[in-house]
Amino acid sequence: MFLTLGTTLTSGAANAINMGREHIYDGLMTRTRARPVVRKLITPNDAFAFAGVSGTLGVAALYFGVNPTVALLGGANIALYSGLYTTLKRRSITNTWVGAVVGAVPPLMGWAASSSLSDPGAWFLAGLLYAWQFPHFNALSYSIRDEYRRAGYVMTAWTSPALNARVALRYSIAMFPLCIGLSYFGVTDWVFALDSSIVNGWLTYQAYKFWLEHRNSPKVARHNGQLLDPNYKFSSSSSGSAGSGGASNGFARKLFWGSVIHLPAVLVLAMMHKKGQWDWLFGPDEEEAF
Ligand SMILES: CC(C)=CCC/C(C)=C/CC/C(C)=C/COP(=O)(O)OP(=O)(O)O
Repeated sequence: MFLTLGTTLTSGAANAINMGREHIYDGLMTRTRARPVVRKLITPNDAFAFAGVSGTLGVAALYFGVNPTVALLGGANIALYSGLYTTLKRRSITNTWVGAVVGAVPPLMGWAASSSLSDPGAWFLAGLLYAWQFPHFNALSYSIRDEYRRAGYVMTAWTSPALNARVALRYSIAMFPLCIGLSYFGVTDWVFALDSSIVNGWLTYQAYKFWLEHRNSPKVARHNGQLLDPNYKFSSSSSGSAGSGGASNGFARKLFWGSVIHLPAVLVLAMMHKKGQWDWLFGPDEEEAF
């Protein structure tokens, strides 16, 4: 209970600081313009005050109700998200790699609540959450790349659509060995290695189509968002057929929705195939029985 409460409160704090810091740019994007600070329902200082209370209560709940390691991870993740990641979003495409670490920390917190982080299984689980964010976010940000660019966010989706698609494909493929690693290190049984590969294969196929569509797209800007060709013509809308990569959003949308289905599917399979889950029915492995 304290783990869920503390993680929710620390996550709420991180999001509140992010919204307090980005309200001007959030107002420039369709996806984020309905947020409370943008609509002036609350001020940025209200958001920061909320974050202070929520973050303090969250870290305290994790420290006293769970353990100091989990509290440290929760507190550090607030700083990583609302400090480093939020700042980098407007400076460099490396923001996405930092943001992926933020998304990978909650499973580590869950693991550290009951087991040691020296178990490789913890890192394979966090690695899975890290990797998943690339097909998910790169597909999402490609569909709305012009909004990101106009709001001043330096995202691979518009600076280099080819790299954006390549990275999405690369991390989709990485999810095969990450899932197999969960079987190898005894987090799940070996059936998970098989059925997770079917789901990973499906996502990788979507990522492959996305990559095929964009692999020859020109690089538009440097990593810091500086335009390589000042006369480069951007599309006037963020949807439809013409964009920074000169291609439609068809495969980006498919990959995005594929990733939305993929993560719960893989996690449900991992729970179903948790090591020892079916021992009551089939009995323990012979090796373990002796
Ligand atoms: C325990 C703890 C502190 C957990 C933190 C969980 C958390 C906030 C994960 C967010 C991961 C992430 C990079 C989201 C994108 O943010 P964005 O800024 O790109 O999203 P936006 O464009 O919607 O603002």
